[in-house]
Amino acid sequence: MSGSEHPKRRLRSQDWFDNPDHLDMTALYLERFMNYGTTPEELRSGKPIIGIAQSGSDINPCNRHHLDLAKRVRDGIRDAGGIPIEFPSHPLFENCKRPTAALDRNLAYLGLVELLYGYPFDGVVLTTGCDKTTPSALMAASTVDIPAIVLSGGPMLDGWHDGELVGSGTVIWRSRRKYAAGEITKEEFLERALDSAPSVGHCNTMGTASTMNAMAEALGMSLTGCAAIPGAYRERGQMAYRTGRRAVELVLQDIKPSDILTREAFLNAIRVNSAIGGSTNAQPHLMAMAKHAGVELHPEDWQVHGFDIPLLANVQPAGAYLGERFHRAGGVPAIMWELLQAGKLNGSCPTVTGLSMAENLAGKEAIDREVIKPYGEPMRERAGFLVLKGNLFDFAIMKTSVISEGFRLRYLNQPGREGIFEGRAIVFDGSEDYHKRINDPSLAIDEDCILVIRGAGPLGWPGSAEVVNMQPPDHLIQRGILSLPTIGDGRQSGTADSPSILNASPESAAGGGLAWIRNGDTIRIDLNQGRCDMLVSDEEIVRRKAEGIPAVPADATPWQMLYRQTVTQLADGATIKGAEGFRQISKRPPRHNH
Ligand SMILES: CC(C)(O)[C@@H](O)C(=O)O
Repeated sequence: MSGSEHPKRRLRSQDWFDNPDHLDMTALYLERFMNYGTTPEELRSGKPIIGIAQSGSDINPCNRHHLDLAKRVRDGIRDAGGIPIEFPSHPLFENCKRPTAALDRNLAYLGLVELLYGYPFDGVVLTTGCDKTTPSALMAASTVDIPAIVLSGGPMLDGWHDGELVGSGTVIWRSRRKYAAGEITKEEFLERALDSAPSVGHCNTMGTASTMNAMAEALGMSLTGCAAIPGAYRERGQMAYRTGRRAVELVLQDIKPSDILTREAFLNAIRVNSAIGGSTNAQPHLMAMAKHAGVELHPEDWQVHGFDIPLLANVQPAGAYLGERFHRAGGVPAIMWELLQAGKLNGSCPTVTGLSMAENLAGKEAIDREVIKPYGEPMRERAGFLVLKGNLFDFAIMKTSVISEGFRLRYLNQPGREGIFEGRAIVFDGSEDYHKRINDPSLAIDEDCILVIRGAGPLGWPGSAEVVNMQPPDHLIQRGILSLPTIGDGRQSGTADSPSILNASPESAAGGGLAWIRNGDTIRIDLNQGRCDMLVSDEEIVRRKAEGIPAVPADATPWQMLYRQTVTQLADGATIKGAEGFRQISKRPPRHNH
């Protein structure tokens, strides 16, 4: 339906710009927009006012090209009869923000809620890219619940080094192993990493950025095919234009996030995450988005709905290729098409296109079977996340699509003990401790050890850091042992190919079981039973509790203090306690400001 066919209704923005009961306020609201040439006629025309939540800036390089794309968004908004108003959102630069960008996701969420609620927006284009720009934007869109649509920035072009594909992040984790093995020099290490970033865009691997943009598309919150278009392709600008147009139509048709973000949409997203070999960071972010959307998502949903789904995308870190090939092969719609044919996707979910997901996917079969596999001939069967619990934590996940054959054989396929592994715990308090001691000979780390890191969760870090994919000591790498089992209350990069046990909740700093483990304890991992336990008696655990929770750094900024006072655990999405109680707040107009 085109915008002009739809009946007119009074818009939210008219409460600011065309309010006969508050002429003085309308005058105050209108006059300063004139400063950049906007006319009162436009603002009082009753045309939808569409915000463009601009996530690009010099300190958000993955999203920086949105500064240009916004021009095409504006064109689309204007052509569809709307008025664009662009504003900055809080930057989230994953690779650079210390102590971690995770700390800022809730800050960006809070900021965007205030902007969308407190200013005269009828709808919003959410520009996304780097990892947390997507969940923070969708969390805010749900809280406010005005018509919203995601415009992904897209991945960088494929990276090449010496004729070899080098993908964001993944090349760094692989190069540091090569460096530890003495196979490459320091300079080569840097060159390989720098060559992985050849253009505008976010990570070109199926890291957290590509994953979260795929999640937005799987949820029905972006136009079909939006997520995977590389940032530098002309199609990206065309997608920006179409997204701007569609934002206006969404307002005229009054289609809001609450119409789209249902439990079924979230279960679709979980399934898509397994099929793309997506990031483990999708777990807390989808949980957070669901909470703000008022949808009940359970930590077990990852295993119940996601584990049995096969890996279909041959994209790093679980596969071989990068973003350009994935897009050309058909991208997210081709993955969803496979799931739909296999009866593993709910096709009736509504989407921002105004059509159902199944209607969006018609004719979207993959065109490159080297990169997107048929459901019946996957890269790997049963490739979702395992959900584990035990006396070390109540919840943690393990990404099975990245378990290498060597790791599987050594740790998980011992005859008669398939899926069961016992090892000696080597415990690190934060990553400084890990870096200081991992090569310490007195720890005598061998292939029967399990590396444990704590103090890396939302409270401990603070913010929760991507540090659980710990590399074995150099002497093991030199012997060809490239990964040990690892466990932690932090996260790991979506670009990592480590079979870690992650996002353990409750974390050590909250008094979770990881606080009570000691160096040398035996840990038993039983994937068949979904358990992970330290083989330590209850009495001994009680005795250790008297020693107190391992120390974590003090608050360094005011936000760190507020964050720690309010944050939930990773199992619950690391959201702000109580914030999920604020929903659809645009139904209650804010008070005037004078
Ligand atoms: C590569 C990064 C920074 O670790 C992140 O973007 C991810 O994929 O998780």
